[in-house]
Amino acid sequence: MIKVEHLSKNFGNLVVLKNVNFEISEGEVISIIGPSGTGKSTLLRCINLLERPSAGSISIDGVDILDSRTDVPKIRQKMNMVFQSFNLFTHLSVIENLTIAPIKLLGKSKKDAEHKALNILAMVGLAEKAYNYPDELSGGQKQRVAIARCLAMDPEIILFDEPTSSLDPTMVSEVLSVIRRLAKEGMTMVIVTHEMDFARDVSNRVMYMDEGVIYEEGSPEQIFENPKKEKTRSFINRIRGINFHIASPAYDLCTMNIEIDAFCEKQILPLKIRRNLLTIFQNLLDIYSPFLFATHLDVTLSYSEKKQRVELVCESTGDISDLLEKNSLPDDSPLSIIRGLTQNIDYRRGVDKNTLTLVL
Ligand SMILES: Nc1ncnc2c1ncn2[C@@H]1O[C@H](COP(=O)(O)OP(=O)(O)OP(=O)(O)O)[C@@H](O)[C@H]1O
Repeated sequence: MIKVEHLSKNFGNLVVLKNVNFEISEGEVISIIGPSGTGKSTLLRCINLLERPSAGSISIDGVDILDSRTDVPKIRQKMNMVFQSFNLFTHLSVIENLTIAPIKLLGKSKKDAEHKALNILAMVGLAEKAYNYPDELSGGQKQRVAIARCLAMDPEIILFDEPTSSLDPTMVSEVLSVIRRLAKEGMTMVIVTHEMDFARDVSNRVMYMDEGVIYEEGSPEQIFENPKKEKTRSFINRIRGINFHIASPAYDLCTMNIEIDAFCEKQILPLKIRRNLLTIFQNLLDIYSPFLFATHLDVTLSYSEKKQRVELVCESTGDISDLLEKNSLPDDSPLSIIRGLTQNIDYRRGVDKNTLTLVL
């Protein structure tokens, strides 16, 4: 149905997509997951012709959509997109949002378009909001209207660009349940999402993107339970953990300790590990403190059930000397204390990022 071959996209010197290749068949639900800034949204925007690829080809049912003779509105009708920020017309009522394109682009009568719009609104649970304006709706309701507007065009494929990212957590499930229902009905969908549980249970196939390429793809079981490649594994482990972004020496250790405690409780980690983690964290911050005026520190704490191990990954920016190079230190120095409580420590200096990994 969709075939993407050797797709690349640059923004000036920034290479965002590098030789991306994949095919999607009718009825498939594909989730695209991966770290921020790896080109997931750009990939969807290229498929929907909102961005012009720098190289490669995209075809739908054998038709090359990058050909200059392509009827772009027709392609967008066939392959409609739902955005993170809803993109509703705020000056139009809900029902007008749903009927404007079918009337103007598909040539439907107002009566037919409204009849269909009301049916779709009932399907997404918003029939009683048909004559309200978007500003009178909650975020979750706005996103359901955006999905309904998409459906009003009878698309064959729907592209979702992080449909729940701008929603209050309480509203995420109402939107996901509409997408789940579409999946059950056999709609072909490509979903960029940070909702891992959702990606896992709604998709037939998961693509893990990293640094502009589809680094690994497979069934949800394979990607989430048994990823084959290192970066996928570390991403999956990381998302099972918690992250602290520390941007100044005035960090709130108390709150961090409470979160670490809650994490340990959730993962049912032994009390000893809990205590060791808190000690390690305190000493790590002592080590990094002198640098925190000039650098940022991201600490990710994760637990891999399979390997039965806790991992702390500290990523810092800026030029920090090798934190592990001092070999002879007093026993009570922060580094000695950390060494005594960990199985393994590794420090890597990169061009724009330094990574310290501790395994307990
Ligand atoms: N129009 C643009 N002009 C310049 N750079 C852009 C443009 N759109 C995206 N980028 C850059 O391309 C890179 C990939 O962005 P993209 O939004 O595709 O990533 P993503 O994987 O979807 O990230 P996230 O999960 O945070 O949404 C980023 O570095 C971003 O700043």
